[in-house]
Parts: sequence; structure tokens; C-alpha cells
Amino acid sequence: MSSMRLIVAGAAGRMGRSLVRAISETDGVELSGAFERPGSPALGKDAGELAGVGPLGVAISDDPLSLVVEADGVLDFTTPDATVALSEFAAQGRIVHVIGTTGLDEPHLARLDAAARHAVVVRSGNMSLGVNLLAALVRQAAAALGPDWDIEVLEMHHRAKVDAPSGTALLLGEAAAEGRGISLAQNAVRSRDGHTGARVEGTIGFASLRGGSVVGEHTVILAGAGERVELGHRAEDRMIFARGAVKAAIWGFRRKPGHYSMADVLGLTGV
Ligand SMILES: NC(=O)C1=CN([C@@H]2O[C@H](COP(=O)(O)OP(=O)(O)OC[C@H]3O[C@@H](n4cnc5c(N)ncnc54)[C@H](OP(=O)(O)O)[C@@H]3O)[C@@H](O)[C@H]2O)C=CC1
Ligand SMILES: O=C(O)C1=N[C@H](C(=O)O)C[C@H](O)C1
Repeated sequence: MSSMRLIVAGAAGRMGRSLVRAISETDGVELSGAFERPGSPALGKDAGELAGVGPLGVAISDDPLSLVVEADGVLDFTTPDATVALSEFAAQGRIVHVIGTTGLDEPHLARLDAAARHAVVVRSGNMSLGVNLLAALVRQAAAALGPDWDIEVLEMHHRAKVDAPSGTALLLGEAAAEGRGISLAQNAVRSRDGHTGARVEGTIGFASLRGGSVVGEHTVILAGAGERVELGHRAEDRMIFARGAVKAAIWGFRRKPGHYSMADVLGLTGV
């Protein structure tokens, strides 16, 4: 049987290079293309050499559409605008679009929903098994503990991260809100500064730290009167996300179009 042909978007980026590595070490998939934004200094370079796995004979292009027509899936950890533009090409090509990009707002998500009528979109703020398991545990803890237990989500990432709260923090906040049976949008407190007044019961708070080379750390704190439960995850290597993304692409191959999550891929939706 022939391999699943995968493209990597943003192939010169931190995650792009990890994705090329993950593809090169996975049976049943092959790198059929790699691209960067027009003007990128990476254009023309070999994607395998950039990723440190040796030459793969795939030069970095700036023409995603010509790659999509020859591919079965695209792995995309770029920027919200790049992801939305790519979703239209993925829909035209009816291929699998695995989206790790974070910082998407409601208008971006609406466009991804439209693309998912034709493409298999698998999107998650975190593609690791550990974080998706953590989300299931947070949902259960939030359901078991009453609203007098305050929920706060703390995250730390490297100094180059551009969005806050992280996609993972929001995913964990959503899990807590689901457990509580409330809407995160209506109960999130995404930052605090100055004379904020006392904490409002039932809200879910977020705090973001940035510094150094931290790959990604998340703690969900459930604070009761006189005791605290802390559930957390520490990412030590970007390969956990890259391997998850490759797994998602394989899972999505020949599936019916739709907007899926990593919990669907991992069979964690009912947990
Ligand atoms: N869901 C998950 O499991 C994870 C998600 N992420 C998310 O992935 C995203 C990328 O993170 P990271 O790899 O650290 O970021 P980087 O900035 O290192 O990589 C992004 C790459 O995308 C490129 N790019 C920008 N615009 C385009 C475009 N129009 N077409 C093609 N390529 C483009 C950038 O190029 P240039 O620098 O030249 O602009 C860069 O090379 C972030 O949103 C991050 O939060 C990260 C890790 C895990
Ligand atoms: O930008 C990153 O690096 C990461 N982004 C994702 C997020 O926003 O949660 C996932 C991971 O934590 C690393």
C-alpha cells in the first residue's frame, strides 16, 4: 500500500522542523512537500536538512496550493491567518488538515468550520496524549467538586510564544467549564491587574508566564477552603506534539469531512 503523502506548513519553524522529523521516523507516511511564507529565508532549502534528519529531497516552497493537489494531508502549526488561508486550499483538495496553531478567534474558527464541510480538520491546542488525558481528568475533577472550589489555570512557555493564554490553557479551561456545566466564554477571567475586587465565585481564571526555553507547562489548580488539588503536565520535548499530529493525520485519512479534536483521535471523548 502506498504511503500517506503529508505536507508541512511553516516547515522552518520550531514545530515545523519537529513535524518533518516525526514524519521521517513514522512508517506509512512520507513528506511530499514543505512550505513557508513568501520571502522566508528558508525557501529552497531541503526540509530534512533544516530538521536535522539529513536531505529528504523536499525543497521548501512558497506555493501551498501546488503542494496540496499532490498530497493527502497537511500538518499546520503556523499563525491564525496562515491557517485560515490554508484551510481553503485543504478544502479544495479534500485532504486532511491537522491544525496545531493557537490564538485563533471566533471569526477564524467560523472559517475553519466552513472548510470542514469538505476537508477532514483535526484541531487541538495540544496534540500530546498527556494533555488530552489531563483534560479528561480536569473535567471529572471540576464535575466532582462544587462551585465553591475555585479553578485557576497557570501556564508557562518559552520567551518566543506570541499568544496568551496558551491554546492548552484554554483547552483545559474548556474541560473545567464542561465539568461544571457552564460556558467558559461567560466565566473566564483571562487577566488581572490593579484593583480587581474579590474573586467572583464560579469563574475560571488564567495566568500566563513567559521565559527562557520552556516547551510548555500547565497546572490546573482547584482551590477549596483549607485545601488545594493541582493537576498538571510538563512538556519536555516538542516531539510529543509532532508525533500526535502525525497520528491525527493517519487517523483522519479517508474519514468523512468534519471538524474533529485530538480527543476524537485518542478515543478520549467520553472519558
Ligand atoms: N497544538 C499543539 O500541540 C502545539 C501548538 N503550537 C502552536 O503552533 C504554532 C507555531 O509554533 P512554533 O512552531 O513555536 O512557532 P514558529 O514561529 O517557530 O513557527 C511558525 C512557522 O510558520 C511560518 N509561517 C508564518 N506565516 C506563514 C505562512 N503564511 N505560510 C507558511 N508558513 C508561515 C513562520 O515563518 P516566519 O517565522 O518566517 O514568520 C514560522 O517558520 C503556535 O500557534 C503555537 O502555539 C506549538 C506547539 C504545540
Ligand atoms: O507555542 C508553543 O510553544 C506551544 N503552544 C501550544 C499552546 O498554546 O498551548 C502547545 C504547547 O503548550 C506549546
